[in-house]
Amino acid sequence: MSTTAPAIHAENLHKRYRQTVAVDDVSLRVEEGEVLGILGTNGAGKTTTVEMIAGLRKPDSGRVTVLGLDARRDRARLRQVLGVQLQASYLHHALKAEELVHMYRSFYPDPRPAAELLDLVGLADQRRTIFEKLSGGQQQRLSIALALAGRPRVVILDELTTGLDPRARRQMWRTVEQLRDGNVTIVLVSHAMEEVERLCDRVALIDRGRIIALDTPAGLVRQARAADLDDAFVALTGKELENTE
Ligand SMILES: Nc1ncnc2c1ncn2[C@@H]1O[C@H](COP(=O)(O)OP(=O)(O)OP(=O)(O)O)[C@@H](O)[C@H]1O
Repeated sequence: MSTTAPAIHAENLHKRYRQTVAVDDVSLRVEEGEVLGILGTNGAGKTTTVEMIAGLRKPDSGRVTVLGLDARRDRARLRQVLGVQLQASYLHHALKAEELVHMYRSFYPDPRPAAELLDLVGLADQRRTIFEKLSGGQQQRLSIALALAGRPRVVILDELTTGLDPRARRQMWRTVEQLRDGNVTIVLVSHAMEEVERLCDRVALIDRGRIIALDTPAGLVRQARAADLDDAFVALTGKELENTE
């Protein structure tokens, strides 16, 4: 194990919603520059986990630090180094794409240029379109651009490419690869095995709120004595991974 401080350190996270235990003792270390995938069936606890890592949801118990900042106590400083792909529904629907980009850029001291952000996600031609007139995939791509506005050192992407067409998906993968080349730490919640195998250094399998395996994609396949990551997922969780693309 590395002796330097991890980019993300989650310790013993628990979260319950009334009767539902959503996250049950999750601990994770993500090293700087690493791409960690989180795979699990619907309702496994992936979003709740990454929301707690981002400081957006308070754990019942446990603690998260990101680049040494406490995810709850140091939220203002955390915002400056962390980019989160938010659900599109949180965004102001009457603003144009470029207005949303300008608004997000204004939160940071040294933001990426607006044109670069729009180009990065292939939305230069839609810059004057108001958010609610963008297609679902375009809205999702815009939310990724907004997550990158402040040149974050850590990025959380919750379902990066779900619902995107193949061309847009490959474009998002190239964007993640560029971030990885720039030593950005990335947590990627995904349902797509191809995406995880291509982009992730390690993968956490989450089932019923617990991490049941955490290894490289090849390591998971070996651990499960499986033919590929799809089979490994079934062998380790006893479940099929539903394809929501
Ligand atoms: N705000 C909430 N109130 C009550 N229950 C919730 C809430 N958010 C999530 N849950 C429940 O907690 C469990 C974990 O949900 P979570 O969204 O973290 O899972 P997920 O792995 O991200 O699922 P999906 O792949 O469907 O997005 C589920 O049983 C879900 O129904």
